[in-house]
Amino acid sequence: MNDIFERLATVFEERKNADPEHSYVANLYQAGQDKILKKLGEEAIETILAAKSKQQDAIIHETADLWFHSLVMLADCGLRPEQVLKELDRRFGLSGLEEKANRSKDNDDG
Ligand SMILES: N=c1c2ncn([C@@H]3O[C@H](COP(=O)(O)OP(=O)(O)OP(=O)(O)O)[C@@H](O)[C@H]3O)c2ncn1[C@@H]1O[C@H](COP(=O)(O)O)[C@@H](O)[C@H]1O
Repeated sequence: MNDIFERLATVFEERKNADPEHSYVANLYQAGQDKILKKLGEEAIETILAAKSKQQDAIIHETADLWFHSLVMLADCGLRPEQVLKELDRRFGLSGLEEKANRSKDNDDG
């Protein structure tokens, strides 16, 4: 199950040469980055509304839509999901509060 991002990313690469009439992803590519980003924003809002509704099924559904459109955005930008997963892996164990404190210190130094 965990390789679903990779499998989707591979399909999304193939869709760069697909017919937009037969593929939603190819259709998004053809519509352009602004359309992809608009969908991403809409899905983010729908995910927030689902979370506020506290309906578990809706939260799962909307988060899947959000992740799906995030992956399309990455593919459109020429990035692979493993690059984002690698960054999360790098951050693993580093407290967000600690990272923020270091950031403020770096800014003060600079
Ligand atoms: N996981 C998904 C997936 N999740 C959501 N969606 C589509 O994303 C769209 C979500 O948009 P909305 O809910 O806003 O629905 P809408 O009102 O129809 O959208 P708009 O008219 O506003 O564009 C719907 O059309 C969904 O069908 C997805 N479409 C495709 N995939 C995966 O991507 C693969 C490639 O898809 P195609 O390129 O279409 O073959 C598929 O095999 C799937 O694995």
